[in-house]
This record gives sequence, structure tokens and C-alpha cells, in this order.
Amino acid sequence: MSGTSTGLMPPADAVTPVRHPEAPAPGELLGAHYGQCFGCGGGQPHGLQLEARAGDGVSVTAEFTVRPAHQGAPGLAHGGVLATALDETLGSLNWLLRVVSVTGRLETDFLLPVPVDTVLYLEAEVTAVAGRKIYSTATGRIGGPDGPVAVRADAVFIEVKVDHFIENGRPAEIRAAMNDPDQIRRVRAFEVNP
Ligand SMILES: CCCCC/C=C\C/C=C\C/C=C\C/C=C\CCCC(=O)SCCNC(=O)CCNC(=O)[C@H](O)C(C)(C)COP(=O)(O)OP(=O)(O)OC[C@H]1O[C@@H](n2cnc3c(N)ncnc32)[C@H](O)[C@@H]1OP(=O)(O)O
Repeated sequence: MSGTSTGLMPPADAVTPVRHPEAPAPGELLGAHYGQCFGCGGGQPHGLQLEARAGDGVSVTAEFTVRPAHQGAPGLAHGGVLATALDETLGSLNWLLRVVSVTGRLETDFLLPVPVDTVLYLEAEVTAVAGRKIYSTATGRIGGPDGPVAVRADAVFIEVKVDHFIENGRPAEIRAAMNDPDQIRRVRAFEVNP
């Protein structure tokens, strides 16, 4: 069972998460946060190209189809790729809170093997917020949106400023991102709606 690490326990002063009033409507596709993202970007041929949609409250759903490039054992998804799918789905909760955050801790359970060509049906929600710490949980089901849970995770994301990326990213990619009007628009959505 996951979620047992002390770092994953919300503190006593944690509060219930609040959906941002300008968050995308339930059912709306969220789109990639960065075109070169391995998890959601369209510019990565071997990436997951995960598509997430806003859910109710502070939740999202997403789908990811396991392809041959994602194998670990013959015909089976690599565990790290499945953890990436969970991480990316949890990261897309940023759009519901309108807060930029990065993964601090991700604890994953692998419950069933996931064959190539399987569609992984993911769901994630924020469970608590304490200062900059955002507590969240996710599941990935196979065989359909109501099928058995194959993977699950609990996480703590830490709120950061956009400067986190500008200061730490490789200059060439940062320059390219800053020259991309679509990227600037996505970042602004966070900056002008604190
Ligand atoms: C113009 C170009 C811009 C491009 C940007 C593009 C798009 C932007 C928009 C949205 C997209 C944003 C994100 C992407 C979404 C999804 C992708 C998937 C997510 C990822 O894949 S993302 C990559 C992996 N991720 C990292 O690359 C993090 C590396 N890391 C660090 O950068 C630091 O480590 C950091 C910042 C995490 C903390 O550093 P820090 O100095 O700011 O804060 P500090 O240490 O003071 O911690 C403050 C409070 O968090 C608690 N805390 C800290 N770490 C914890 C842990 N591990 N577990 C439990 N609690 C933890 C402390 O205990 C304290 O708690 P308390 O307040 O109670 O004392």
C-alpha cells in the first residue's frame, strides 16, 4: 500500500483544495503544458502524449496508450513509464488550481502488468494543500475507465514560481520557449491569475 511515507501525510493545518474560478470546465481538454514534454508534448515521438481533461472539483482524467517504445519486459510497459503517466496526470492538476508546482515526492504501487497497446485510464485529484505543498493521489485502470486498478500513486507537489524553470532549465530550450507565443500564453495563465 502506498501513501505511508511521512512526507505524504498532510499536516494538521492542511486545507481542502479549492478549484480556481477560471479553471477549465469539466470535460475540457487541458492540452500540453510544453510541446517538448515527454509526458504530454506532441513534439516527442516516443513520449507518452498523454491527454488530460479537467474533471469535477480539483480532479483530472487522462488516457495513455502503451506503445512498443514504452516496453520494459517483452510486450509489457516499463514501470518507469507508468510512473511517468501517473506523474504527468498529477502534474496536470496544476491547471485546476492555477498554481505551478513540481513533483517533490511520488510513491507508486504497481498492481497489475500492463501490456503494450493497453489504454491506461488515469484519474487524479488534489486531496489537501498546506502552504506550498500540494497533496494528491492518482489511479490508472485497464480494460476501461471502470476496469481494475493497475497502478496508483500518492504525491506531494511543491509550488514554485515560473522563475524555477527559467533559472534551472538549459538556456537553449528556455530561449526557444520564451520565443514561442503559445508557451508564453500558457505561462501567463498562471502568472496573471494568482
Ligand atoms: C519560459 C519557460 C517556462 C516553461 C514552463 C512551462 C510550463 C509551466 C506551467 C506549468 C507546468 C508545470 C509543471 C509541469 C507539470 C507536470 C510535469 C510532471 C511533474 C514533474 O515531473 S516536475 C519535475 C520533477 N521534479 C523536480 O524537478 C523537482 C526538483 N526539486 C526542487 O526543485 C526542489 O527540491 C523543490 C522546488 C521541490 C523544493 O525546494 P524549495 O527550496 O523551493 O523548497 P523547500 O525545500 O524549502 O520545501 C518547501 C516545502 O516543501 C516540502 N518538501 C520539499 N521537498 C519535499 C519532498 N520531496 N517531499 C515532501 N515534502 C517536500 C518541505 O519540507 C517544505 O515544507 P514546509 O514548508 O512545511 O517546511
